[in-house]
Amino acid sequence: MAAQINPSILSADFARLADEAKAVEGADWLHVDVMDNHFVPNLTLGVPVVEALGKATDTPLDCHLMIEDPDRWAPQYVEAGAGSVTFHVEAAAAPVRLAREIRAKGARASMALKPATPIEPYEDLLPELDMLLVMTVEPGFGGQAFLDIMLPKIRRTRELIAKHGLELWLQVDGGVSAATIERCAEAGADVFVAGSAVYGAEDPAKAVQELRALAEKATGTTGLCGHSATGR
Ligand SMILES: O=C(CO)[C@@H](O)[C@H](O)COP(=O)(O)O
Ligand SMILES: [Co+2]
Repeated sequence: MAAQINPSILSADFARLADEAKAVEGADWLHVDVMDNHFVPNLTLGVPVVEALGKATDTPLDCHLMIEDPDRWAPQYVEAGAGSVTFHVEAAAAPVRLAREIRAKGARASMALKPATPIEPYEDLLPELDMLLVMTVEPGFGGQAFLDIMLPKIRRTRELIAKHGLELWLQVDGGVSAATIERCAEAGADVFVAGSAVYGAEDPAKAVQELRALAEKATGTTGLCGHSATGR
């Protein structure tokens, strides 16, 4: 499928969130980093802001929950209008039950792995998911350097997705820029979160197009992974 570029609102001006969301309306999804100051040492926004953002833009919301107890809170983000909800496996008490609940409520279910969390123990969970997020920085802050030691994990995850014949998107998040996106795409990622590389650019909408072009050039084609570019 075509590479998807999801600008992270974390790097936007929080005093002008609606305008910042509109500034990237050519993007595939708007990535919304929810942090609770417990799972990660940073605090951002919650359900009411997600609800307001959903009304401010036509771009679907990709909510990345860096919070404790996602089993309790994730369904509320679906109700608030998120089209995709990502929980961290390190924080979830019952990931399969949670993924099923997110799907049943009508959103795409996604699971994230911190850099030190391997994919192999979760191979059997993959059919329960619409997307797997491999973090390429330690979660908590935008603007960090890309961890290229995550590339083998991206490759391995893509292999497991292929082995099971799944239509699962593979997202990377953290330090994704014009300097790193091609390596991520070559390793098998097809959904790219970019915060500082988009909102730090003079023209954020143009930055989205440029990142997408680089990712697609790296894989040589659209439709490489043979799965749908639309929602579930
Ligand atoms: O989830 C996170 C950080 O924890 C990310 O979504 C960042 O917001 C990405 O920002 P950049 O690394 O692209 O600046
Ligand atoms: Co994120």
